[in-house]
Amino acid sequence: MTNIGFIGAGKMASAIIKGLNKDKFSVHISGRNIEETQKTAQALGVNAAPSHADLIQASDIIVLAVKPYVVADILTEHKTEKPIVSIAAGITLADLSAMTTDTQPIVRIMPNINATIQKSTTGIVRNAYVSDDVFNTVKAIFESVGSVHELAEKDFGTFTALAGSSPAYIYMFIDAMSRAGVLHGMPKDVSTKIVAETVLASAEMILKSDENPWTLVDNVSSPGGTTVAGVVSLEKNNFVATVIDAITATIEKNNTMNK
Ligand SMILES: NC(=O)C1=CN([C@@H]2O[C@H](COP(=O)(O)OP(=O)(O)OC[C@H]3O[C@@H](n4cnc5c(N)ncnc54)[C@H](O)[C@@H]3O)[C@@H](O)[C@H]2O)C=CC1
Ligand SMILES: O=C(O)[C@@H]1CCC=N1
Repeated sequence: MTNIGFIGAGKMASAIIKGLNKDKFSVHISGRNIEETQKTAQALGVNAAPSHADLIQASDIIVLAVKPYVVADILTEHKTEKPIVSIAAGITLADLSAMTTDTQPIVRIMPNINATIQKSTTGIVRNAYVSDDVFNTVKAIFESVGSVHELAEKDFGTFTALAGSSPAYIYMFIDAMSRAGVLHGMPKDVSTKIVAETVLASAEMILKSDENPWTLVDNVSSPGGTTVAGVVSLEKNNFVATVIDAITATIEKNNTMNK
């Protein structure tokens, strides 16, 4: 049984812990406040550690699941030779090394909120001090809440935009579509369900067919029909450039998070 300790038990840690196979992993959490941590531990069916030091002592692998600005404080105060996993946006392996030691085993992860339903799309990269065994265990943790993509660290910012943050943009798109349904007389809950089902199936089409997305757009667009009128309207309003700008803004923010 591998002992996994989560420092910080908020939205992401809770989502990941819910999906973890408790027959394979014994989970410990520590937070800012012991009463809160005990309540969360009880709700998740895991162990509450009285302090970060106790958690580090009890764990084989330590996952930092706190906001990025808290990471440095924790790593400065608590030294360990055990492998550290960070899910914090914008904090690089080099940043984490600078906060620990030159030889600290460190894995950098970017999951997404879909871990809540075991459908995270997760990025992973390790430094030179992480053994294959530890790397495979960390991969297994995140494979239990979705798919895992091994990446070069230079691509982490892009991955953060395309997978880590993008659920928010996709929710915005779904909400905008369903609001249009409301404008045209449909109840919000009905139109949201219709749009969400259509987004889900359209994404499945892209994954299952060999076609590129623009060919699929053409397949829906009948000559002189309804779809092409909407496609032209989206383009008049800079849909593609607007989306690309949002992804670029996300990457730029990622690159300056720890500066
Ligand atoms: N929310 C998301 O969709 C994603 C978040 N992330 C990353 O995950 C990390 C956590 O984010 P969330 O779970 O969304 O935030 P959250 O705010 O839900 O959770 C953070 C937790 O850390 C606790 N905390 C604060 N200071 C602490 C300390 N000194 N010691 C121990 N615990 C402390 C807070 O009480 C809270 O429970 C962030 O670094 C973020 O960049 C990564 C991918 C997706
Ligand atoms: O907004 C953030 O910084 C985090 C990282 C990816 C999703 N949420």
